[in-house]
Amino acid sequence: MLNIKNLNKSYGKRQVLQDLNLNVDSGEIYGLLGANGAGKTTTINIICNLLKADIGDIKINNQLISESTKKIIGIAPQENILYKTLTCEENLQFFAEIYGLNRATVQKQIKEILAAVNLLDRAKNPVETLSGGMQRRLNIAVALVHQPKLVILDEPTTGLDIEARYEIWELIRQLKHQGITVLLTTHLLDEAERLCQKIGILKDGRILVEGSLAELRNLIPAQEILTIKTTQEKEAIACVQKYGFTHRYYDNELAFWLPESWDLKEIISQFEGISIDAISRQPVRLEHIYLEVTQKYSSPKSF
Ligand SMILES: Nc1ncnc2c1ncn2[C@@H]1O[C@H](COP(=O)(O)OP(=O)(O)OP(=O)(O)O)[C@@H](O)[C@H]1O
Repeated sequence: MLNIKNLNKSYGKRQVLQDLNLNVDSGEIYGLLGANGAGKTTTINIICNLLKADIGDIKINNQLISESTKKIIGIAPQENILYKTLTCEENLQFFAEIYGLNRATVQKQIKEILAAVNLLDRAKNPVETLSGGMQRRLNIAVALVHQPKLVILDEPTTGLDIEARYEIWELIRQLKHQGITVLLTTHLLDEAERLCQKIGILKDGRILVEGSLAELRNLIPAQEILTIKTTQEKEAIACVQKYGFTHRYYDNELAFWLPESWDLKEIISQFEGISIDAISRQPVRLEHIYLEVTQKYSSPKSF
């Protein structure tokens, strides 16, 4: 559906995209992850033909991007693009007209879109009277008004509470259900984990890895992550050295990659003589993969 090849972009002397390759298949939700300044918005602006790349090819449905591919794409930018004094319905009418859609014919469609984003009962309310979560949903509705095949959502849930986030996640799942392809940028790793069939991790303008969650999990050869709290970290590391467990610090806590599922008793027995305050195990999460790929985990301490 969307194929990006060797995309390069500089602002003056600063190169912000470097040979970026990215492939989104039709009907999937693709999560583009990256820290602030990684190049997500720049990539989106180039896909939407709002910004020119220096080098590189972008194809949507095998068509090079141009003014005409804009019709296939709907974008919900990071900052809401809504007119606060206009009602929900008026906002959608306004954007429909920008896309050259006829006001009379679009009326029924606007109702359907408002129903899809759960704002039908707010159709006549000015945007300024809606909650932050409702405004975000309307911002997504704007992206849907011309019935695009690819919807780009730039950090759709940033700053929202968990309930508002759940509503947007459900809406994104509905889009997929309708056969719409979604490209989503997010800082929230659990959001990507829950929603996305494919994930690309962007750092300094390059895609470091791309694949399904299962494929990315293979990057960490562990069944589980074992976290322990102890004042005897050095000794704890030495205890399991014979098994070759890799150790890491996640959020300042000592953790080990367990290559296979171990019985808890068996694990505890390995740390005999060590005073352990707490021990927990969890599956390998996107968080661990992200930190590994971007090399952002705290370095193993040297004692
Ligand atoms: N118009 C511009 N002129 C100069 N530099 C820019 C411009 N727009 C973006 N940049 C720089 O390009 C880099 C990538 O920015 P971009 O906004 O694409 O990142 P991002 O991944 O979307 O970040 P965020 O998550 O903070 O939105 C940053 O270093 C940014 O400062």
